[in-house]
Parts: sequence; C-alpha cells; structure tokens
Amino acid sequence: MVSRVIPVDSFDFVLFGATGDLAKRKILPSLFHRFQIGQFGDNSRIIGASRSQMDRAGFQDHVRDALETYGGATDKEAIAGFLDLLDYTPVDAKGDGGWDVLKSMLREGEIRAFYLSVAPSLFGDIASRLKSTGCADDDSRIVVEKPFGHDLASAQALNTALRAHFREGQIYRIDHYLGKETVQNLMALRFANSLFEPLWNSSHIDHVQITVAETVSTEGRGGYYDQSGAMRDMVQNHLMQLLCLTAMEPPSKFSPNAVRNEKLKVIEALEPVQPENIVRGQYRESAAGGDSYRDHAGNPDSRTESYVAMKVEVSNWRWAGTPFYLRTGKCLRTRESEIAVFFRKPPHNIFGEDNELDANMLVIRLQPDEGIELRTTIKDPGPGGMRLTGANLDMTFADSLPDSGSQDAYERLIMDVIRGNQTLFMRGDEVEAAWAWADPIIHAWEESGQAPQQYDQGGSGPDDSLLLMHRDDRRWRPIEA
Ligand SMILES: NC(=O)C1=CN([C@@H]2O[C@H](COP(=O)(O)OP(=O)(O)OC[C@H]3O[C@@H](n4cnc5c(N)ncnc54)[C@H](OP(=O)(O)O)[C@@H]3O)[C@@H](O)[C@H]2O)C=CC1
Ligand SMILES: O=C1O[C@H](COP(=O)(O)O)[C@@H](O)[C@H](O)[C@H]1O
Repeated sequence: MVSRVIPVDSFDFVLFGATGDLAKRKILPSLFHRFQIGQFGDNSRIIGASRSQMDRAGFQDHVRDALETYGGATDKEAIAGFLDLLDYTPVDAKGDGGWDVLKSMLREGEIRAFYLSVAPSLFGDIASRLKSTGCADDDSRIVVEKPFGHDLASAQALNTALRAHFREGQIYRIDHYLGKETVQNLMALRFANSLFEPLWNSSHIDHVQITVAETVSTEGRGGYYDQSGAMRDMVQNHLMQLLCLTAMEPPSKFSPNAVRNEKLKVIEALEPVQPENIVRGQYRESAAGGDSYRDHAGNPDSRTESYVAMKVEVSNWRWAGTPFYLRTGKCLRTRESEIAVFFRKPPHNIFGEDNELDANMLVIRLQPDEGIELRTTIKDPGPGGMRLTGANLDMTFADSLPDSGSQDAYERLIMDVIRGNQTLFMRGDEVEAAWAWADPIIHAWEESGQAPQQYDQGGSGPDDSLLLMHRDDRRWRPIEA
C-alpha cells in the first residue's frame, strides 16, 4: 500500500529561530520531506527569520547543509527546488529591526504560519510584534515549541501573552509525541474497532504501563535539563498525552475540541500522587568511568531526576481500581517506548493446576519498531495433550505495512498547521491542567530536598522502581536490548 499524499494549500511559512538547532535538525528536514513527496501547494514559500545577519544565498547554504546533514537529502534536483522556495530576513524579536521587511515579504491571500522555534521567553514579544506590524492577520497560525512553561504560573503567563494577540484557534502548541504514527494509531485502535472498547475499563483491565526509555544522556543540554528534570521534560507533556489518549472517553467525533475536551477530563480526574508512589532516579557515572548526570549538569550537588516512575490513579467510573504506571529515564538499557495494557486473568481456570492462565496483554509499541502486539494463550501444538502456551498476534508495521512510508512526527504536525487542524496540538487549558497536576509533586520534592536514587547507566532504572510494582504484586515489562 502506498501512502496517499493529500496536497495542502500554498502558504507562507515563517520560521523564527531558523538558524537554531531545532530548525536544522527537525523543522527544515521535515519541510523538505513533505516538499519532496509533492505535498506543498504550488506557490508555497518558507521565510527564515533570526537575529543573524544573512542574505538569501547565505540562508540557502545553511539550509542545504541542514538537509544533507540531518535530513539525509541526496536528490540534487529536489534540494534545488526546495532552496528556491526560501527567503530570509534578519528580525530582532525584542526590537523593531527587520519587521517591515518581513511584512513586505508576506503575500495577501496565502495561509500564513509563524513557527516560533525560539526560547519561550521570546513568545510574547514575537506574538505582539506579529500583530502590531500587521504581519499576522486573523487567520494566521502561530506555532510554539516546548517547553510550554516551567510550572502552572509560567504556563498561564505564556497563554495570556499569546491570547492577547491570537485566538485559541490560531495557537498550535507542539507536543511532538502527538505526531508519532503509533500514537495516532492508538486512537484508531480504540475507536475504529469494536473489539477493544467494550473491554477498555477497570472490569477487564488490571493495570496499564507506559514506558518511555531512552539511551541518551543529558550531555550537551545538561544546563537546560538540570532546571527541568524528567518530570517537566517528559512526564508533564509526553507521558501525560499518552496517558490521556489511553484513558479518555470516546470523543463524539475526531475534531480538535471533541478530542481535547476528553483529554482534559482525564487530566482533571487524576488523583494527586502521593510521595510513596513515586520513584526518582539519577544516573551515576558508568562502570567504565563515563560521566555521571551531575557531571553533565555541571552541578555536583544536583538533585534533579533523570528518571521517574510513578503510580497514577484516574479517578472516574471507567478507571477506578486500575492504576497507570508511568516511567521514563535517560541512559537506560535501550530506547523503547510503549503502552502495555494488562487485562485481567480469566475468572475461572478449566484447564487444571498444571496450566496456569496468563492474562492477555496488548502492547502498543511507539518506537523504535512501531507496531501493535496482542499476547494470547493457545494450546501448545503437538501431541502433549491440553497444555497451554503464550502466543503473540504481532503487527509490526514495517512488516505488515511495508510501503506505508514513515514520516517524522514534525512532518505530520507542520502539515496539520497548514491544514488548520489542531487535533494533535495541546489546548491552553490542557497544558495548564497538566501543570496543576505536576506542580504539587515537584514542590514536594523541592521542599523535601531529598536526592534521587542513583542508578546504573545501561540498566533499567533505580531499584526502588521495582519495589513500586512488587508492592502491588506486579512487574514492569523488562526494558530489553
Ligand atoms: N533543539 C532541540 O532539540 C529542541 C528544542 N526545543 C525548543 O525549540 C526552541 C528552539 O530551540 P533551539 O533551536 O535548540 O535553540 P537555539 O538556541 O539553537 O536557537 C535559538 C534561535 O533563536 C534565535 N533568536 C534568539 N534570540 C533572538 C531574537 N532576539 N530575535 C530573533 N531571533 C532570536 C536564534 O537566532 P540567531 O542564532 O540568529 O541569533 C536562533 O535561531 C526552544 O523553545 C527549545 O526549548 C524543543 C524540543 C527539542
Ligand atoms: O521532548 C523531548 O523528547 C526527547 C525524546 O523524544 P523522542 O521522539 O526521541 O522519543 C527527549 O530526549 C528530550 O529530553 C525531550 O526534551
């Protein structure tokens, strides 16, 4: 099956922070891939805007380098075609310089998208100048990167700054996990099949495990990360979104507000997490003497967590009695993200003591090998009588849908901005609700002053995370290389 490309209308895409790290590693390569497969409307243009003094040719050189280095681009004709769409103007987010030139580059009647790939401290300045200079109109989209705030108060301040100039319907808050193919597939699995929904509740589901394990350290971004930690960097946003999509009620339709209303209800139903239900970890120096978290942070006393595991309760009719266990960490054994849904065991065993019954388990693998797997119990084939064994119904997308094409999460999300579809973007109230849940947890840590438990690099996290499960007579799925 070849994926169908549905072209978008032509647009003016203004990339603030066009000379920055995220632009060159993700945004520009993603735009190029969508251009290369023919998704752009005919007159589309991309305008880079940053502080650096550079002309159009200089920006084209910068972008060519980014596409070759980070986008795997080799097709000279496609690269030349893409570079043709580019323009550049220096713009100072905090001053008046460059805005009149930017305004003169924008065309009447085209979709305008302003992507703010800059520090959040510049969001308010840019939003305000976009409006006061007439660069943005009432249909323009404004896209903002994470982190969306550091806590509830700062997220509220960002929302206020953006909403002073743009309607909520124009604001696209990026959480790149929502652009991942299998994350969207979770909604298809739940709401496009009649098989699962009747079982999707605490009567049939014992518990859910959501894991985002990373092998990378914080090296190179230790300064930023030490102010953030796993809770702010991953749990409040990415894991929260996975939890919401797993736990939410069926929306009445697949529309931005219908989906986001249901996600918001999940966040609002979260119980406060008690300290005994959270484990924080920090990676120590490796056996080979490799740098520790504290070395990477440049802070020998750091109490910031690079790992967190927690038991979360969703307090509503559907989920009462079914805990969600979340965990994420750096420097773990392997890169592996998944949602594992553990069903309850069959209520009665007709096969006798020699055949212990296993529970069914549905695993939604987000990365690296995207797919869906259902663990079932079958008869062990052969003449050995009625002996039971486990068997997996495995749908690895690379095998079952080999020509479906893969796309980076940013590709999908940027095209949705042009289409004007906010379903996969966080609404302001959602982000604030997530911070309102996370803030007390973080404050309690800060007040206690307790250091996270040290854990080995290349393992599966701190020992206490095992106890979190053992206490409930459960086990984590192994993080396996
Ligand atoms: N890098 C990453 O992997 C990720 C980044 N993010 C987020 O994306 C955003 C950008 O991050 P990143 O690319 O790493 O940051 P960088 O520091 O690499 O780039 C910052 C960009 O902002 C521009 N800039 C700074 N000050 C001004 C100003 N006064 N006026 C106009 N432009 C200005 C810089 O322009 P110039 O260089 O010309 O001065 C540069 O292009 C941040 O919000 C970050 O949190 C989110 C997820 C991952
Ligand atoms: O937002 C972030 O995400 C990455 C993990 O993203 P993935 O797509 O590679 O799973 C994480 O490493 C980073 O710390 C965080 O800021």
